[in-house]
Amino acid sequence: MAQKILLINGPNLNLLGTREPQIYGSATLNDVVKQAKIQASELSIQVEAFQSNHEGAIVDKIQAARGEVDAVIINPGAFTHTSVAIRDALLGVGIPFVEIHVSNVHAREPWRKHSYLSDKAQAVICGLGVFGYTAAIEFAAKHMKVNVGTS
Ligand SMILES: O=C(O)[C@@H]1C=C(O)[C@@H](O)[C@H](O)C1
Repeated sequence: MAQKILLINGPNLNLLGTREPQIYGSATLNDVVKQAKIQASELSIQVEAFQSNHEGAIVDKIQAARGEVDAVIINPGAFTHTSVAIRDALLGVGIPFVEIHVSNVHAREPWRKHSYLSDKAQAVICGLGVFGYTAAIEFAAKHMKVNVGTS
């Protein structure tokens, strides 16, 4: 049976493509999700995509994923820098996760350098643009107990 990855995008990532393109590029969130699903399907992995501008909705989604997915790939958006609740939810359900940022957060405002998730992430990807999502799925498939190619 195809293994499953939950792809979570946080606040304002629904604006990808039109939001500060000099920082985030021109690809839309739909482009990202479409590419992720194609890539994952070639690895016999299912991707469920979720986006919310609301912290509690992201927490609820993470909690509901317990026992349902093998890995989480999360771009928490601004909640990266603020959310103990999302950290606690990820630790609470015990699902391994990859943290991703489209931009290089370490080359931006100082307060973007801190993440409430990074020390618990299997990997942190930032600054690769939307290719970071491709890298995250490849990493998850190879290193996060997602059984690739099994039926
Ligand atoms: O680069 C990104 O994908 C992250 C996206 C956001 O919305 C910002 O609040 C983060 O600071 C960076």
